[in-house]
Amino acid sequence: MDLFIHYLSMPYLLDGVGYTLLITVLGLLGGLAMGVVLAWMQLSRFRALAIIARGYSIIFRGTPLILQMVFCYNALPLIGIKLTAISAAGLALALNEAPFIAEILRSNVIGVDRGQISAGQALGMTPAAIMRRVIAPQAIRSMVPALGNETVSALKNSSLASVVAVQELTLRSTQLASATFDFFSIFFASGLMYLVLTGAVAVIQIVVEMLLDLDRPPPREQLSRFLRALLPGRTEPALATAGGPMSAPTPPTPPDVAGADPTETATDPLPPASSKVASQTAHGIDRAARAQRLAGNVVAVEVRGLHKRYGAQTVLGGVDLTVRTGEVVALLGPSGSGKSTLLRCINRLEGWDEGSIRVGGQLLGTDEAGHALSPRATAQMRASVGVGMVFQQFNLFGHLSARENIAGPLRWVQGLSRLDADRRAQQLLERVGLAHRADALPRHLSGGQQQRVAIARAVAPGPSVLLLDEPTSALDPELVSEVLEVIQRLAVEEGLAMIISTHQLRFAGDVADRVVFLAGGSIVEEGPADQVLNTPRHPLTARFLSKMNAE
Ligand SMILES: Nc1ncnc2c1ncn2[C@@H]1O[C@H](COP(=O)(O)OP(=O)(O)OP(=O)(O)O)[C@@H](O)[C@H]1O
Repeated sequence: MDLFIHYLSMPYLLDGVGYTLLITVLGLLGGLAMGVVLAWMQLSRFRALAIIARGYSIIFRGTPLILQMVFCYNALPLIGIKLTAISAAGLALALNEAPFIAEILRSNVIGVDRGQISAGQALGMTPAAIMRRVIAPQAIRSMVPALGNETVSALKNSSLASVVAVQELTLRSTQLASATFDFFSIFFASGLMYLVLTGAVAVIQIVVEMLLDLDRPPPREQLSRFLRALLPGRTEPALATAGGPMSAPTPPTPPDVAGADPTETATDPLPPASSKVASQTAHGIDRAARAQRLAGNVVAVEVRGLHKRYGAQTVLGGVDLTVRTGEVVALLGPSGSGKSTLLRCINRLEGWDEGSIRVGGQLLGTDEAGHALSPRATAQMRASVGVGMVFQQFNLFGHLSARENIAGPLRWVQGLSRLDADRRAQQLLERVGLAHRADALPRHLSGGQQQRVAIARAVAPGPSVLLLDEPTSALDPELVSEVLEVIQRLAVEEGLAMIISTHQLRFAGDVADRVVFLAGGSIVEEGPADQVLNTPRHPLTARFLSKMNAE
């Protein structure tokens, strides 16, 4: 036992631990840097880069690290690269770690919900901003366990550096044992040293995971809980309500039970479903007056001869559509008729094969000659022409609170200060009746609440055109009306051009100025909402409406 303790504190072995750590750090940092490049190459649009990265992975994952160490130390000098034993071992470990780390990075990046990326694009975020603000924060959270494993494996693999005579822990233990024949105590002591190192990695991993845990209460709340535990007699400690103005009215009920949230009902500023707003637009005379006014407005969206194919399938076969400022157009049609594709083309989330689309008089995503602009230029154009989009699946940024989902893009794209962005976000959350849930993460909100936040986010930059892609189809029936009311209110108050793909006929009748019926990728009928919905002229429209009414 004395010998064992003696070896544990022996400077000769402790120096070996230092070399072990040095090679591990060199290998991990180098591997991380190369891994980022390899992952980027594999995700690149350029096939050649992806193929080179794959080739590298196959070679360095498929050959033993010990050979790579010997190669770096003995073969590189033949081409004029002479490295010290430590540098050669560090380089070999980095070359070996890189493809594994690249795979971790790549799989976590592609694991981020594509819908959130579409939402970022629709908000006018550049690819770099989407990577930094949406993908990286979520990917980093999910890759921590795998990176922890990789660190432990690099630490153990560093022992192979002994083949190029690096004086790391394993080599020194072996040398010491050969000299003293005290194998048991020495290897037990060095084994314990490795355990301490890998244990430290495990602790660091746990701490990092805890710090990145989105469900972890903020530090002030943690302190408050701690104080409460210390002072069991006090039910209302001083810090219990110190979460800022937004946390004060948070209701005690579970966050995802929207209908049971008493605060929401109390603060919801929206009118009931059959409000004055709806009945005004439902009167023929109002509609006629409104139609006359709208006819004089400038054109907000102009689609001409739009053709879109997916492989051999023609999804849009020559669509022409003009929408004026302030006009609300409901896009109806059977499933697969091309409604979502048309909306995604309008803000250039999809490219197309023929035709042109102008938003606010400007071509979006192409120059006047029809050449596609870079993703970055397209993003900037989306933001400048002002076209917002609301998605069927909400597509809120999962790692950000409701307020930050709205305020973040205002800072990153529109360049607002934090204060102004937060103020605007707060105003919009109040308008959609969710001010009291500003600090909630999307996963703690009901579907209807998430969609209301998504609507607030889309209108936050003040777009001139709002596209809504079946905004209620992913909602439970009891949550549909709360979202429809928000949209109805926007339609009346904001003066936006709105194109709404929907299966809600009653809602289309209440809110839309015009109904456009799409079938098989073509507009087969369009006209004033009451006319198309009450007296359809085309048999396909009539059949669709009667089927929908029967459901
Ligand atoms: N990325 C894609 N790749 C291949 N085909 C696609 C793609 N996106 C859509 N499609 C096809 O295009 C057609 C139109 O799809 P789209 O989503 O626009 O229809 P929709 O009218 O919005 O339908 P729904 O009401 O069910 O949402 C469908 O046949 C669909 O399978």
